Amino acid sequence: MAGTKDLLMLENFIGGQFLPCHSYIDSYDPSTGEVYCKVPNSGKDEVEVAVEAARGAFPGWSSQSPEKRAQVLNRLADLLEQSLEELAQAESKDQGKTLTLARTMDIPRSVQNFRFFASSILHHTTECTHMDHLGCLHYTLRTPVGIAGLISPWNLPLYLLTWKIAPAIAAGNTVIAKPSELTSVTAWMLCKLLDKAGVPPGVVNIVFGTGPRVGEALVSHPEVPLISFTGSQPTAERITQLSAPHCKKLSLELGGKNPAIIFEDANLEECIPATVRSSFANQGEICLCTSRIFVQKSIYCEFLKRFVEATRKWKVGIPSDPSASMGALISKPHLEKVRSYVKKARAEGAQILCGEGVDMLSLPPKNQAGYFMLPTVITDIKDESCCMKEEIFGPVTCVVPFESEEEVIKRANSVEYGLAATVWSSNVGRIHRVAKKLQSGLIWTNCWLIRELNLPFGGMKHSGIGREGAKDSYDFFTEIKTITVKH
Ligand SMILES: NC(=O)C1=CN([C@@H]2O[C@H](COP(=O)(O)OP(=O)(O)OC[C@H]3O[C@@H](n4cnc5c(N)ncnc54)[C@H](O)[C@@H]3O)[C@@H](O)[C@H]2O)C=CC1
Ligand SMILES: N/C(=C\C=C\C(=O)O)C(=O)O
Repeated sequence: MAGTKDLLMLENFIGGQFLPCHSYIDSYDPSTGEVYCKVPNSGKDEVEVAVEAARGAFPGWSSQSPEKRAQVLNRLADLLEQSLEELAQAESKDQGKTLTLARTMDIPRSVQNFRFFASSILHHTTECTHMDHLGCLHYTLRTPVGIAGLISPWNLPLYLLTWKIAPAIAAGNTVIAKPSELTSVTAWMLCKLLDKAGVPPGVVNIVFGTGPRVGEALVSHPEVPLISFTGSQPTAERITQLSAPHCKKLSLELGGKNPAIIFEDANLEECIPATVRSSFANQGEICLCTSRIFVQKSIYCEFLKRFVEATRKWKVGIPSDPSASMGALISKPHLEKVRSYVKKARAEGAQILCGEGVDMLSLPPKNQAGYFMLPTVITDIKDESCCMKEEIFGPVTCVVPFESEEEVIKRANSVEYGLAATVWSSNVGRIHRVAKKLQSGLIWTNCWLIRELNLPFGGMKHSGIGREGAKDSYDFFTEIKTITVKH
């Protein structure tokens, strides 16, 4: 292929084999804006081959014991852990995030995902009741669904792909996964470890390509009864439309417009660094990131001053820079989308206290075409502004004052999303009271992103349908039956 001599060429992984594709998509290094990889531009034909492989592998894999499947998942976790550095380097180059974050969050969590579900699959229980007067015993039984369709996004590529693959295969399903075309490399690297881990051919199949082309072929395939999706609401709507005629099980993990609520009795020494991190981690490209900060009026000025100071220390740098807190955004279109929100805020008369259009960003010459943006803090903005209502999914956060608990709960709940929130106060009664009233699926109090994988993860309202976690993912990736035995 012309001009591809130095490029990383990915291939689909189907039936335990790497298969070339008829055409390819350019994939960019976000820190330089240069094409460095070619991703298969798969379509219906590739999905058909993957379905055949997944169908063929299902009887053998689903009949393995949970213990046997757990052994395979643990071996895969070990192999991933042994390749941590290589995977971290690849993830950072592919997604634009700092190498430090890939090393300390993305890849370790990918390892944990396999170990966690290898353990949890051994501990599920079912239900049983007795009708002695009728001589009947009733019990429930869970069995794997079949071929699971998994579609994952570009912000936490391996972390979220494995968060779906692990529970799906632990429960005995076979899978066809489609990572984002923007970040396909670590999924491709995962495929290289499957055989050595003892994953039989056809159990895990990965088809690369765009959403509309290969994603829709997967979503609308009649032999794929289940779709687990993480990404944007518009795409979730499309997936819902396409899957409806087939009555498929859907898990939709979507976006957020997550509030941080900071009361006057908050510990600002802890709250400020944590809220800088929750606003700008991974370039603000995490569905759980804070993008609305409500500060009680009595401490608003002090908070704002210290928060802007701390934000200016959140260093934007090339991803390999160990001192960088933030790398490049995922793509040029996404960078322009995020920048457009700051422009709209400025046009509405809001104040941009730091970042985009205020401070200077200096980068080495070879990175000046990269998709970099400074962490940006907006104030004097109305709740009705698009910056306070819509998911920006970038390093932009808005800070506004509030007076009362009742007021801030109403304002925090006044958006379409309901995914995550943080509440900062030293009054434990208030913490519980506010958490109960917030329309969010996840509420962290006096902390952020401490993850308990055993408990439900997900949001309400336009943040999605369904939950993920030990029991929630098991329930999603299995069908339940109630069996009655008359004796
Ligand atoms: N909540 C979250 O975790 C994420 C939210 N987003 C939001 O979505 C916006 C757009 O980002 P995208 O990467 O375009 O998200 P997206 O939702 O379009 O992509 C997510 C995944 O869905 C696939 N996909 C896209 N269209 C599809 C279709 N018609 N059928 C089947 N699969 C399809 C993509 O190829 C990718 O694998 C972002 O600016 C951000 O606001 C993006 C990524 C993650
Ligand atoms: N779904 C997302 C993050 C999940 C984090 C976790 O499970 O710990 C996202 O950013 O889209």
